[in-house]
Amino acid sequence: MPKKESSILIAGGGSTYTPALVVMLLESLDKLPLRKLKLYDNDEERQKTVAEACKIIIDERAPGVEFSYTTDPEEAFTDVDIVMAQLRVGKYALREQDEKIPFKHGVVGQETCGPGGIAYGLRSLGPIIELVDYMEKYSPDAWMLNYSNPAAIVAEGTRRFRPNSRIINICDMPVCLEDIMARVIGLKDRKDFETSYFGLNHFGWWTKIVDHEGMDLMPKISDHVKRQGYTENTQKGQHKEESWLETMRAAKELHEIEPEFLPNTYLKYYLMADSTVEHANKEYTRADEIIDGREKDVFSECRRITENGTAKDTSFKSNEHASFITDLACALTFNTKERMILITENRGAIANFAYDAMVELPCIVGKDGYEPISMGDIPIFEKGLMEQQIASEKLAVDAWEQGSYLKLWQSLAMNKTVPSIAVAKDILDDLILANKEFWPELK
Ligand SMILES: NC(=O)c1ccc[n+]([C@@H]2O[C@H](COP(=O)([O-])OP(=O)(O)OC[C@H]3O[C@@H](n4cnc5c(N)ncnc54)[C@H](O)[C@@H]3O)[C@@H](O)[C@H]2O)c1
Ligand SMILES: O=P(O)(O)OC[C@H]1O[C@H](O[C@H]2[C@H](O)[C@@H](O)[C@@H](O)O[C@@H]2CO)[C@H](O)[C@@H](O)[C@@H]1O
Ligand SMILES: [Mn+2]
Repeated sequence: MPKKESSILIAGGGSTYTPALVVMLLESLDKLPLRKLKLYDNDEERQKTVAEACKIIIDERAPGVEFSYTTDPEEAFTDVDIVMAQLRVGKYALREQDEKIPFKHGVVGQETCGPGGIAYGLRSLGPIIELVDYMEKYSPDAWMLNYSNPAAIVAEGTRRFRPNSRIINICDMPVCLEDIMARVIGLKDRKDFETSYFGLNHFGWWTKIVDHEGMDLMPKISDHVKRQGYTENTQKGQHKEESWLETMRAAKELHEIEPEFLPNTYLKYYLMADSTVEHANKEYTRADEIIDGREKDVFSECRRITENGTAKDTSFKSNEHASFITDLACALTFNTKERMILITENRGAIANFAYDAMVELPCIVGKDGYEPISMGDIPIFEKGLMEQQIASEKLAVDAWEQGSYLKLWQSLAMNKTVPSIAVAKDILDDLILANKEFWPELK
């Protein structure tokens, strides 16, 4: 019986992640055969630059795959099995505001955490729900694998407003860190062990890591993190920029405050907010680094490929980001029952945490979707932190749904990164001005 050939749509085709994802999909045709690959974006020029390069890559490596790109939703979403969504609503210009406005008020400025993440969330909710509606209208049996951030707030929004939709919200930070954990103890990669993990998106901990013979690997990994965080003594896989290295080093302190578990690096923005603000370059943030780095590099490589008419010497290569979403597509298509960390409605999987919270847990994935693994009770330290954070996230979605200034003020004031209601209000008023093209009117 020949394997099913899938039709995949990348929504946010102009994304800096699209070329590496296309390369990954072409390298994975044996386990995920494709008949069709489409790109969709609402920025025609941006997408065209990426798409024309991808067309050459596909023509050279897999001419049998039908490729097209469009800004028309009906053309994009018709006859699709899997939608891989990676929108950045407001693009990097607004990410820069998300980061610089909080810093102006002495608060952590970050893409998905704190006030920046809340602002980003209010931009993203409408467009992601719009993608879900397009999928349900034109390809109702398809699955949407959503990378679009901020995944925590987007996930709360799709749970609340599209509860029966076939969307799975995902994050590649856990797999990135698991690959680092594997390498620092001499294993090939994260698939050499099985992990237990709990938290919210960008706000979680590993509780157990065992190899396939059941041997506990936590002590060895913990010793490494106690010495040097998640930094590695090789160049392989290591994020090159200093800002990422600083993040990897911070895991050392995050592990001291919770020595029983291993931390997700994002906890530093909540538990080390003071040093994060102190060390930040508030005039040149992560958004600037990417505008001058990844975004510039990806688009110049796309233009180079198109000018040369060949991608035979391209620098584009697959990565963890691409491998994770491809594995997820395989699990859904071929019922592989792979264990993967996903963002899922809790429904008692964490016994002493809100039933309707969107949490991040290991799940078993098959053709009918996914089942979270039960984690039982979590300790009071993590539970308390998560309750404050989930309240901030839920209030942000309330604010978007109700057009409520007060609820958004409460969401900011609730967030562990914000010191007072006065600072929350000052940040909010600046964010309203920066986001007037994207947010609902707040009263
Ligand atoms: N979940 C994760 O762990 C994870 C990991 C990496 C990246 N991401 C997310 O992936 C997304 C893409 O990142 P990037 O750096 O490639 O961004 P990017 O700005 O390079 O690309 C995003 C694309 O989305 C398009 N877009 C924006 N709004 C749209 C809309 N309403 N309809 C259709 N298209 C729209 C833009 O035009 C752009 O081409 C971001 O949300 C980023 O945070 C998530
Ligand atoms: O600052 P950025 O845009 O470089 O990264 C922000 C994203 O960071 C995480 O994704 C990492 C991923 O974990 C790692 O494996 C590798 O692929 O780099 C990615 C992007 O640098 C995080 O999970 C995302 O939500 C962030 O958007
Ligand atoms: Mn993430």
